[in-house]
Amino acid sequence: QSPAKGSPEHIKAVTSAVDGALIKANTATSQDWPTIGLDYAETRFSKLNQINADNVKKLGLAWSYPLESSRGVEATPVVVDGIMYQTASWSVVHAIDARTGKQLWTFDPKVDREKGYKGCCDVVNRGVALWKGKVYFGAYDGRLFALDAATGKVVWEKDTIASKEHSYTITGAPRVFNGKVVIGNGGAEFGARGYVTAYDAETGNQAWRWFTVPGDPSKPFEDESMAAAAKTWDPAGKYWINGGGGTVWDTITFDPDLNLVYIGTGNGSPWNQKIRSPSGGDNLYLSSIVALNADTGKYAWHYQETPGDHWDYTATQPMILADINIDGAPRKVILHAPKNGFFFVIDRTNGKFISAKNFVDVNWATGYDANGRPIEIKEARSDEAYDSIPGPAGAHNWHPMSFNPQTGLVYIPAQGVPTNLTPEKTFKHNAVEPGKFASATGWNIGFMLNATPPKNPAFGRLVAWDPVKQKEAWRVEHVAPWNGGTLTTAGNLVFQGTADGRFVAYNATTGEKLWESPTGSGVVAAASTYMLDGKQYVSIAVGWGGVIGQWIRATELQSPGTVYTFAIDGKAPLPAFVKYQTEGLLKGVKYDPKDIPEGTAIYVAACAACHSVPGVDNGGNIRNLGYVAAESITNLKDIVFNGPFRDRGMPDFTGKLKEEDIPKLQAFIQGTADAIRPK
Ligand SMILES: O=C(O)c1cc(C(=O)O)c2c(n1)C(=O)C(=O)c1cc(C(=O)O)[nH]c1-2
Ligand SMILES: [Ca+2]
Repeated sequence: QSPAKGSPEHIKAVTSAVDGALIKANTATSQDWPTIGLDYAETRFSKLNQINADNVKKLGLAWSYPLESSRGVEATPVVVDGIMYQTASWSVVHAIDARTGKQLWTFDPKVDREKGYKGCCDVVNRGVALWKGKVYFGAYDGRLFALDAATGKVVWEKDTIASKEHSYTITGAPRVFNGKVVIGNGGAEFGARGYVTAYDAETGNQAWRWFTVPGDPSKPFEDESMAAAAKTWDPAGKYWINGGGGTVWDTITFDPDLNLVYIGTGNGSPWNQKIRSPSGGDNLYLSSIVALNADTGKYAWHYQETPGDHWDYTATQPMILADINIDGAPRKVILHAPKNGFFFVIDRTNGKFISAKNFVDVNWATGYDANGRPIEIKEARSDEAYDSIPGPAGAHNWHPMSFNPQTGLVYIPAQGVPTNLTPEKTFKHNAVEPGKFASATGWNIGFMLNATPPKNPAFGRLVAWDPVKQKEAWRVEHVAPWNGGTLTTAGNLVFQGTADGRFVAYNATTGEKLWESPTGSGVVAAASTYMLDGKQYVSIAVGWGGVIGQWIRATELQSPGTVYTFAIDGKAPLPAFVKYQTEGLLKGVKYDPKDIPEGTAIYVAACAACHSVPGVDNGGNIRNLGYVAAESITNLKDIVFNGPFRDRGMPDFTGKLKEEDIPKLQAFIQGTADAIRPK
């Protein structure tokens, strides 16, 4: 007799079977969704077609599940044989019965809620990896966990942080293959040196580590790839103090055919190359795709998408492995749409450039030459303020794209978040403090507090891109940037959640909208789909947040994190939605206008990272202080000191701010609200 569905014995049996063979076999059927990207190729293309362009209008809610989180939710639901694993903010893991939406277990790694400021971009997590009865995930504070998939009990945990001098976090999902679990780290907005580490999946013992950028050149290099890279950096910039950057904070892709791991590396630290490496240079291996031997972690090849990064142009965006015909010949390629706005096709056997074409307007390069070098526009490296397009939020951020081999199209969550970059005159290495955003940029950033606001419009767009023709096939304009990742299916569908709180199905060939459901909050994650008892389901985890979602929102609804699962003729009622609380523009806090200049400086250093500029927007998932009740600002002292809201992520500023700073902050916050109040 087989154990009851959802019992620990059943979960153990089901998840113990998850290994490379299962992931490959599932690629042929798409019954389950065993890794965040569906398969090793990360196509996010499901072969299921029970739900299709003809019947998708009958889609209804099958169940919803509360994630009990109020910050960003970025993970794709992973599903095997009716068991779903999902992460929420603060790296909390949920095991859910995928038939009913009932909770099986949860695990909270208990990340210190006061340490939210250690990362740039919200206390998010992009999901789990499943392997032989264990669930792997990274906690925001840098610990890697292996949990018993049946019970949620810890099997092992490992601190992955190489140096406590830098501000490392984990937001990405681990990648598991051949008994190894690989994870990277975030932190290059605060000074960090990127690396990836492989651990033995059974024991947690370290198998290998590869740094992405060279360390202090007066010390021995870790390997030949670091010695080679150091030649492309100017030691006058003392880049190693600030880590150099190149963090691997999202994509880690395994290629079973070539036994390679592809990592996407991040931006430089500091961003501003004139500080980091004053005489220029490519600064390897920033903003690159790097292939490593999967067994040893040894460098195999690299392709650098943005040589000498200057604009936070990370290459960490999810990759898709595809075998496609180019000029009549089959090629093994990587498809990639990094922040810098170009769509890349790279030969993954050797890292050779095949083609690149901009998928949005860009103003830093006119294109790529035959050798795969960008043809830069000179002003993009000028010493003047510059509206870089794309801005540091990227033309495409971490929100996963998908590739449908039937249409031949890649579905990219593209965007424009205009940002002005003005060189910072007073850069200090490693000035990481609570609330100080991007202390390792070397720019004054125009969406924060800066005299130079950007002039270009913001946009959000679903782009269907033909990677062979390097050409857009169709597009859908959204109301705002920062929309969800995409899922595509053999039912000729593309699913995407939106910043304004909808989950939408489009015709994959034409882009025609076929169906939508409200989601009660902006969506940033990507959906997954699976088959259970002969019935196809589509699941999306909703929770507004991530770097842009911390500061702005595009719907008046801001419901807590929820997993929604849809099926044909689903009849479950949507849960009650929650409206964003705003007290209107702040009024009535007493202040002395003479305190505003000093208050501005303190606010920039201590508050702006999370609370943005008062009155800029009325807030994302962290309250904008221009739109709170006057008492909150009048009683600011009681909130800033002794940490009463620690559990919500508000650090205790005792010893970091002084009592006499409080009236200055009040002057800045109320003064800004008064300045923008319509006359
Ligand atoms: O340089 C880094 O180490 C790093 C880390 C992260 C992160 O870990 O979330 C992001 C970024 N950079 C980044 O540039 C970025 O735009 C970004 C967006 C998000 C997000 O989750 O919304 N994370 C990150
Ligand atoms: Ca970054």
